[in-house]
Amino acid sequence: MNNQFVSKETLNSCVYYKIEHPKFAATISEFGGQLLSFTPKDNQNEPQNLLWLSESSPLDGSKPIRGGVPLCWPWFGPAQGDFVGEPQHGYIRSVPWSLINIVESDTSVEMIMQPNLTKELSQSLGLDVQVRYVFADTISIELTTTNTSTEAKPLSQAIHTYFALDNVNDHKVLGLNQIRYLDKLDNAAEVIQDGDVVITEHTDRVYLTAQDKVSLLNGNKNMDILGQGHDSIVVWNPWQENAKNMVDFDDQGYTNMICIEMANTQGLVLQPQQVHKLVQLIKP
Ligand SMILES: O=P(O)(O)OC[C@H]1O[C@@H](O)[C@H](O)[C@@H](O)[C@@H]1O
Repeated sequence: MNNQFVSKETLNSCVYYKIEHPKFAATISEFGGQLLSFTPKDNQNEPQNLLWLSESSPLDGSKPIRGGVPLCWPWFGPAQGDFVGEPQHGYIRSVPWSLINIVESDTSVEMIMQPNLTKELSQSLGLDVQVRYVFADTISIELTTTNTSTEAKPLSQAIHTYFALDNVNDHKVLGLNQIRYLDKLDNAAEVIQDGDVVITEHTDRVYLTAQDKVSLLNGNKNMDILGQGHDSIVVWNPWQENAKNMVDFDDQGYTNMICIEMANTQGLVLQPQQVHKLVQLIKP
């Protein structure tokens, strides 16, 4: 590779892109096309990775990577209908990705990647996908889906970001007050959020909102999380017991993370040739 800021590296059978820019550092795993870390360098604050990555997650392609930003596509959660039995959260977090393009500048790095799905699978899905990352003093993640078939196709998906928290006992998600959510831990019962979201136990909720912003208060640091092209915002933390039961989730990891995911869970359908963009923009 002949780029100023991006290099391809291998560490213990994990192939990844290392981005070292004067203004930020980031890593993207080739497996899953998955952003693993992003650290702004702003001279004022101690550099801090904004993303959580489980230390006990294998990074060798043997299973999806637990942390960073998994991309869930073309469904979110368990497979449904014709696809029952296929992997939870779809295919693309479990295959290697190809790098299609890089554009570097003094202020940003843009990378476009595509999952290496077999021709048969792509044809049977009738959908095509690529991701466009733009790193600057913000992170933009844009997942673009095209219906390449001649039939309408259902699509569900998520940008499943694991945000790093200094301490789960000192955080708040702002902007979801009075929003209706489905509680996945109570048979998808509908509940109205009362006040800010503060996680104190196992939490798995699908907020039914296409609003374009929530904020994460992590101690005294505020981060805005903006979205486009979604119909839901998912909030997840497995808490102590479930973290322990997942071999790839550090036992204490639940004290330092929260997933806030821009998602489509409510029956999005793409018409033939229709192009859909799901975007998450993270502004520390
Ligand atoms: O263990 P996985 O497949 O990565 O999923 C993690 C979690 O992802 C969340 O987005 C889902 O709402 C949860 O139900 C799920 O448990």
